[in-house]
Amino acid sequence: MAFDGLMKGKRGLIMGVANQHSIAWGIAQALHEAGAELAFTYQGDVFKKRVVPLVEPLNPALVLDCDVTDAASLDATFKAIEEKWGSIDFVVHAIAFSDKDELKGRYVDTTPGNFALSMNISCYSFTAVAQRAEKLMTDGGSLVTLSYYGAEKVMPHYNVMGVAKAALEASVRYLAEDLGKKAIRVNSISAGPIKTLAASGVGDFRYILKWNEYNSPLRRTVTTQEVGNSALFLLSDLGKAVTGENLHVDAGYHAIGMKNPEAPDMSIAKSGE
Ligand SMILES: NC(=O)c1ccc[n+]([C@@H]2O[C@H](COP(=O)([O-])OP(=O)(O)OC[C@H]3O[C@@H](n4cnc5c(N)ncnc54)[C@H](O)[C@@H]3O)[C@@H](O)[C@H]2O)c1
Repeated sequence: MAFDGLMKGKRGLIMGVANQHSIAWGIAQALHEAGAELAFTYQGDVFKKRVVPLVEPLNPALVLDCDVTDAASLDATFKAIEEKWGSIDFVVHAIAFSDKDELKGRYVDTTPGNFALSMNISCYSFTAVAQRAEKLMTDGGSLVTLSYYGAEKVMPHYNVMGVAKAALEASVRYLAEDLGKKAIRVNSISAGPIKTLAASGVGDFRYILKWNEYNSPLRRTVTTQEVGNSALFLLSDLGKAVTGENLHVDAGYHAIGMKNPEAPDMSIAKSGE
């Protein structure tokens, strides 16, 4: 699907590409095809090796190391963007983390250390990014982050990440109010489950994928390209009147209240059918 020229003249930062399976990569491809000029951040040397060659064909203006737990690293990222472009039109925040050991079992057993870490990386970092982006969005702008339905309803194993995503979705609304006066829009995409590096940390993830495939109205899961096209809507002028929104890109799963009677038994799905 091509939206030639939709993003022509727009420049933005993509945070959160780890590899070709990343949701941020699907978003980057959609933006590139629509004519946007892109900068990227990756998390440390481990990801550098994979991310730098991956993004190369999109002719990135900058590819920077940025750890969102480090304020100096965030400052350096936005300083480099200011020096390169002077201003910025959009930022994509596709970053989350929690200790794998706490993405199984009971939420009630969450430790204070991992609660704080998960909240910092998966929620606060979006506000930290917005603080810095605001200064460079001199002609308005659009910020998009990624959430999941586990923010709204209990999902197996999602635990502290569900709490962090609920806080993230609330921050989207507060940021939308604060920044709206400057024509800066702030939205989240609640994506259906997709097999990525981050998702592999969630217990029984294959089962979650199958459940969504059997029970979503479209009877399938979603792709990173489809999330990318929805992000394109929010980041472009097509979404100019949309802010404070949580857009579900989940094949309709959020609209469903009960198992599809025709869906196979869960134990069959769990064994990998
Ligand atoms: N995959 C899914 O099923 C799904 C569904 C809904 C929402 N999401 C969300 O989408 C976003 C992207 O995840 P993904 O599934 O594409 O997985 P991914 O593993 O490809 O991306 C996660 C990214 O977070 C980055 N990250 C983690 N800690 C960081 C830190 N301290 N500093 C900088 N970067 C850091 C990683 O480097 C990685 O690039 C996340 O917010 C995730 O919660 C994923």
